[in-house]
Amino acid sequence: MSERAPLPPIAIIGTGSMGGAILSGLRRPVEGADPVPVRVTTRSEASAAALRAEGVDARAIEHDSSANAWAVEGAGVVVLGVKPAQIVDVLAELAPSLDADALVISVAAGITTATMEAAAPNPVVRAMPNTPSLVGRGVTGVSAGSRATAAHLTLADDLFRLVGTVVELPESQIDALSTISGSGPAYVFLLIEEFTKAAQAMGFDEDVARLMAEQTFIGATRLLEASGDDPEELRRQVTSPKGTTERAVAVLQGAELDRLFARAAEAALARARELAAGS
Ligand SMILES: NC(=O)C1=CN([C@@H]2O[C@H](COP(=O)(O)OP(=O)(O)OC[C@H]3O[C@@H](n4cnc5c(N)ncnc54)[C@H](OP(=O)(O)O)[C@@H]3O)[C@@H](O)[C@H]2O)C=CC1
Ligand SMILES: O=C(O)[C@@H]1CCC=N1
Repeated sequence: MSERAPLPPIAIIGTGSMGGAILSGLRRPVEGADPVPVRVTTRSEASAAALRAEGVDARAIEHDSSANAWAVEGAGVVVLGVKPAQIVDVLAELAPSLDADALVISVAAGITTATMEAAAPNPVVRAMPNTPSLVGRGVTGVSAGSRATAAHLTLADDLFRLVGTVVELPESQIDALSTISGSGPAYVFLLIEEFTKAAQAMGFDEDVARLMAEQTFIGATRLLEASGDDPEELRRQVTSPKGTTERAVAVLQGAELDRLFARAAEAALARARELAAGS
């Protein structure tokens, strides 16, 4: 993440949670490297104005119906950060304005490269990032479409490496990756919410409950990273034989936490297939 490969001008079409996270990585200053020229668009003028206030070259289609065409003019990479249901229409609308060799990268859940290839003649890469990209700790899966060359895939890798770790994988696995790392931050935040509620039920004020829950998650993940140990070993170190943790872990395992996570991932996968089918 410290070095930046030279990137061509980039357009981000749809700069909300995910597009904005990618934008933040592109804008992070890198010593000795020129800033990457980036143009971005949003639907509403309010969102574009907020980005412009941060120094971003942003336009809104609400204010300027040619904003998306403006953004892709001269861009070597066009990132589609709109909702899955909008991808085909937005891409078809953009097609006449795209440079012939511009790489189109979609981050939309469920939408296949074949679907995108039918909407525009350009090479496409499908990517599935996650929101920790905002702090440079994302995980992004990438798959090349049939027209994308090895150089296109490298370009996509270089872009997403700016915001974290990249995993290249066959497209048949990208929905499955989405159920783990794409949606995963939501599972973690849900656990922290529930952990906080459990602390409140023990009589702690909300502030103290949040502090305990959040700092325990942050501390545990830092320990995992710093130690290099398996989570199972780190759990064993907390779980004294015949101690208190042992009882709590038995309750969680008794509730079939493993099956619950498998069911959650299956539900996300089923939804990705619905999105692919256009529903
Ligand atoms: N959120 C996540 O964790 C992840 C999301 N994704 C994918 O990212 C995509 C976006 O999701 P997310 O960022 O959560 O959604 P958001 O609603 O936060 O962002 C969507 C953005 O698209 C803009 N927009 C809507 N219509 C247009 C248009 N016609 N032209 C240009 N911009 C437009 C919106 O503008 P405005 O702000 O004005 O409404 C907004 O900036 C989805 O396809 C999703 O599957 C992938 C991985 C993770
Ligand atoms: O919930 C969604 O559909 C998107 C894709 C993965 C994370 N957020």
